[in-house]
Amino acid sequence: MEGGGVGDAYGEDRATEEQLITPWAFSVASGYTLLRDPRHNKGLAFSEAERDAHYLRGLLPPALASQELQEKKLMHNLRQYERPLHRYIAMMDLQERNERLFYKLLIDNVEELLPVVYTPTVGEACQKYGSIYRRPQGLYISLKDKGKILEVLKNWPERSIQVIVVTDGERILGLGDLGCQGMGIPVGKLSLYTALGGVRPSACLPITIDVGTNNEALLNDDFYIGLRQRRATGEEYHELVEEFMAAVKQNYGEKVLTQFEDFANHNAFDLLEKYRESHLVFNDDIQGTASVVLAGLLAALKVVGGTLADHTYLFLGAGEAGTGIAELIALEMSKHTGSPIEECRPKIWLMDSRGLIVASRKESLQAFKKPWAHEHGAVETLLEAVRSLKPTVLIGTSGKGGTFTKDVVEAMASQNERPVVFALSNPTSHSECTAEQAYTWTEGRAVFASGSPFPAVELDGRALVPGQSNNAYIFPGFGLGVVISGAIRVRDDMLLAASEALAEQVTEAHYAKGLIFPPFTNIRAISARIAAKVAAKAYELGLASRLPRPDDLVKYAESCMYTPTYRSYR
Ligand SMILES: NC(=O)C1=CN([C@@H]2O[C@H](COP(=O)(O)OP(=O)(O)OC[C@H]3O[C@@H](n4cnc5c(N)ncnc54)[C@H](OP(=O)(O)O)[C@@H]3O)[C@@H](O)[C@H]2O)C=CC1
Ligand SMILES: CC(=O)C(=O)O
Ligand SMILES: [Mg+2]
Repeated sequence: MEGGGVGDAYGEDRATEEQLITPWAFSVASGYTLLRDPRHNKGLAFSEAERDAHYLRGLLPPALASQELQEKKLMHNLRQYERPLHRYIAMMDLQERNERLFYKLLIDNVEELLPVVYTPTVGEACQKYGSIYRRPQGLYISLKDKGKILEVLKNWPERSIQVIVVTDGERILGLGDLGCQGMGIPVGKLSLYTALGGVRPSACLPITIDVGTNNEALLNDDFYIGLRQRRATGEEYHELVEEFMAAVKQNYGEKVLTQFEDFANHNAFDLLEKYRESHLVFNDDIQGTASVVLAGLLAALKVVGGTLADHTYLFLGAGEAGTGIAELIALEMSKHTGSPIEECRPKIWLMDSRGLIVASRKESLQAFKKPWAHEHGAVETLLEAVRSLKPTVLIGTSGKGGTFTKDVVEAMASQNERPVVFALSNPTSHSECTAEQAYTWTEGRAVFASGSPFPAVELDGRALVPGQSNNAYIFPGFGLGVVISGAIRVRDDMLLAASEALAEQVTEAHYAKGLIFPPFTNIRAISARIAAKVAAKAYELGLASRLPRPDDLVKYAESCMYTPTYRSYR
């Protein structure tokens, strides 16, 4: 190959493919580098003085544009895309280009953009992650890194990490095993930690542990970004996770919160059990979901009447979400009635892919299902179960769309004046039923919430507004509470505190509209209140290490929250 570019001092252009070169980078963000540093870039909002001081003259067109104007332009541009995936890509590009503007958009337009950066669109993005991949986001730890995970963590540019969201990609939403492409989930969840919970972006670390995938389509996809092998299991899997957990503690200390996300249930429960006493860990699918659904139920009681213990619950889906929610309901019931938890569980029934979980199946059940194996004859279908058990609350956590059929919902409506129906599976295509179905099949009497958002439904001249029962209401505030108190362990009482804090935010005006969750528009104030209650519980339990305890925890939480307005540079 002949020559390189003019002034090719380091030989990057001149080098042949076989020659090694050094990837030089500048260490001070100034001029051209500043414009390409997403954390500091302000685009056309750099002032004249900043353009002088930071060698930006000529690198930008002359016009100045405020952050508000930039926001207006970007929202206008985003709305031009008809396909949600294109909006997602545009948002990811913005995050890579100008972080503060990305968060300003997300915070100011949360109801509009949540479905773009989160469920449902993030699901499609993960399925197509290889094809839409541009620049790496987050940290990838694969089987190839065994023995070197601490070094890999040290490659991450930030030191003071407060929250890690980690997945192994085996159960991405209701979409199954997406292997390494599950990275979209930790990235999305952490963007909500910042936008909804105010945790600094630089303190957030998304991680994907790649142990392979059993998804044949991905293994045969030229664009797949992960290890091209079937999943490691057993000792090989657990050794890698163990090394990861040890490295996290060694590198970041005791107070980094590790959130397990979208692991398959055959690992999720064991990992939570194994690390809950030695690390600051939280499983969002088991615990975060439980906390948000309990909040929704506490609020729903105001509409349907009675106490938690007066109701009968039936779950379709007995995995992480289903059994996690069931256990927290039973715990709250037990606290309120003073009865042992074992006596509260019989009010709650769960079904899995083989039918109702009953005592005669106990021997063959996975450990997390056993507490729910009550005495009852075998029941195969959901309709039969609804007719036989007469639940007042029906909760879908099956990951299977359309399973709340017309017959099932009508049976709920015939047995209850105000049937509570939660279709929690994500993304939208996997929801057990739609909001429209729930309302039409119950003549508008259902108290309905779903995991992914549905628009309001017009029925007989009434606007019925469905709630979004998604752990996104809980984990950002919960994590903030953990961070501001310096809690070193997560306890169930902290989850109950989060549920109560969220349920308290539902006002009479919300109830009047049929809402059992407050709108997301006000989520930062809600998160601050959740954080305050969670922190208060951590102090009460002696688990908080940030001392002395601030008197006003709500004010303190608010004061700790990241705001995305541009800063001025000297
Ligand atoms: N709204 C929210 O905030 C959240 C929603 N979710 C959603 O919940 C869903 C489930 O997640 P998770 O609990 O972690 O998954 P799991 O894989 O742990 O559990 C799924 C459960 O559903 C059962 N199931 C599957 N198909 C059927 C069927 N046709 N009829 C009855 N039961 C069935 C499975 O049965 P078996 O055990 O026999 O295999 C299993 O018990 C996902 O779609 C996820 O997106 C999860 C977390 C939070
Ligand atoms: C919301 C969520 O955590 C899930 O669907 O897995
Ligand atoms: Mg999840």
